[in-house]
Amino acid sequence: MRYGHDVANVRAAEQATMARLPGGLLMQRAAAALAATGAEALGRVYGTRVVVLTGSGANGGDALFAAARLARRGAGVTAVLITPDRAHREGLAALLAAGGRTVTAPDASLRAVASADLVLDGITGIGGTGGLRPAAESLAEAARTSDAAVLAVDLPSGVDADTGEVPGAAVRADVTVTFGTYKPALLVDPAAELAGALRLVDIGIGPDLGAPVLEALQHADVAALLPRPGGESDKYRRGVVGVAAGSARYPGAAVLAVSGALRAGAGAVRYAGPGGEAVLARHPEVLVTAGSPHAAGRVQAWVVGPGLGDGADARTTVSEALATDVPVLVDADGLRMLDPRTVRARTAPTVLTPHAGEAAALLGRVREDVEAHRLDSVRELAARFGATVLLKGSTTLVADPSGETPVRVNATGTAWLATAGSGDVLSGLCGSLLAAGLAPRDAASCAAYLHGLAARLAQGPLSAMDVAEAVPAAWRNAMGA
Ligand SMILES: NC(=O)C1=CN([C@@H]2O[C@H](COP(=O)(O)OP(=O)(O)OC[C@H]3O[C@@H](n4cnc5c(N)ncnc54)[C@H](O)[C@@H]3O)[C@@H](O)[C@H]2O)[C@@H](O)CC1
Ligand SMILES: [K+]
Repeated sequence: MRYGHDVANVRAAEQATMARLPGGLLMQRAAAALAATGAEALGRVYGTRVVVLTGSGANGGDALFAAARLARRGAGVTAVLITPDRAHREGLAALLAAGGRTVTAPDASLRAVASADLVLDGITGIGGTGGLRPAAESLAEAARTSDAAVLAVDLPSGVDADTGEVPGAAVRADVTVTFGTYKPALLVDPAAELAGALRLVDIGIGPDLGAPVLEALQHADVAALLPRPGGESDKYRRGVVGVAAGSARYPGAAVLAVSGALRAGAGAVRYAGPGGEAVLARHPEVLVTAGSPHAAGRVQAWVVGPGLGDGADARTTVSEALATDVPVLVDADGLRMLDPRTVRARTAPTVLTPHAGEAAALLGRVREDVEAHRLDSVRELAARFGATVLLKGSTTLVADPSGETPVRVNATGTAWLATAGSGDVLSGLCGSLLAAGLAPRDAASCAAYLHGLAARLAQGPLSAMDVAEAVPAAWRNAMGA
């Protein structure tokens, strides 16, 4: 598991660790790791040009000490002092002693950045608030357009560490070296997208860290959570999932949701709705009924919503599914028919899987607002509906209604998943895992993981059916088989 901790937690852990260690040791550990990563990016250190963007806090201190190490190995280092009278005193002294120089004039600073081989971004770390100030903004832009590798210290400056929001201008890094633990901004978009490759460095604060606010599953976590059929398995033990999706107008959604469900290990899939013929043509193993969920027979979880349209039948379908006492996943058209009171009153779990546009409609906001505040949006939706919410996107998030468990963030996604019908496959996948008995948060986060991994394994331009077909390979890959 990859964990993300908020700033308050990181600061408390740093204080507790520092109290046991000689002064300055944490910063030296951070600087050593930064210098090593910088040297790796440069290939050969001697004779290269390194520029340090230096803010007024300890983030700038890390960067200056790292730059001093590179200067001692023969790099020509220039520190751009954004607030010259407030630069980290000891860090600056170390750099000057190692032969580095400083610039403060805006023109000279921009020229230095433009001709650099490596830029160390030490403007702000976890102490940054409110996006970059104008002086720093032009430096960040110069770093972006130069040929230099950009190495962010702890976080790309300008992002909000706790939320992953990007309130104004920010640095775009090729690599971010972060200390002690991941910060939410490194895992959640839009900030995560600015961080480049991530490198986590152990500086010794681990034992003092409290509970994480974020978790990202890794292969081993998914392997431990996915169900494995045993000798005693029959179809009900493996889970029977009901799919109420598709309509005369959108039969394809039924086929795709069923495809996802079949490939996530369901013991059987029952389909209820007008798309039975299309489903059977592709998947003869499915038990179909033309009626509503009531008529479908026993299931252990329902997937309802994809391609239902918005007619009266669709409403009946959604309310019948919600009236059952098994887990229900609501997606797509089904999300437009949700009443928070009905969902909150359910005794079995409910999982909602909106994309940003659907989440915005549920929250009464605009899409851009949800995209800018993803963490906040997913938490608010989960609380409002008393449901587990999977907010789709480049960094998919899963939040539980209690608000007490860390939000799960999925890192396997790829831009190729932004293709029609891929969400229907995800619904089916997640429904199958719910039917198998996984807790809603585990089902949703494992489904997102497999879905993203399947798209990666399928490689390149792909259709939603390609994603479904690659799920067994993703499953084997996650299981290490
Ligand atoms: N406390 C410690 O022991 C350690 C701290 N570390 C580093 O220290 C950082 C945190 O240091 P600080 O708490 O000093 O905070 P930062 O260095 O992140 O930034 C705070 C400073 O930047 C200014 N500032 C805030 N927002 C700004 C903006 N948008 N534009 C320009 N300036 C802005 C503030 O006035 C303040 O002086 C971490 O991110 C990490 O890099 C590491 O050295 C590890 C050890
Ligand atoms: K930084």
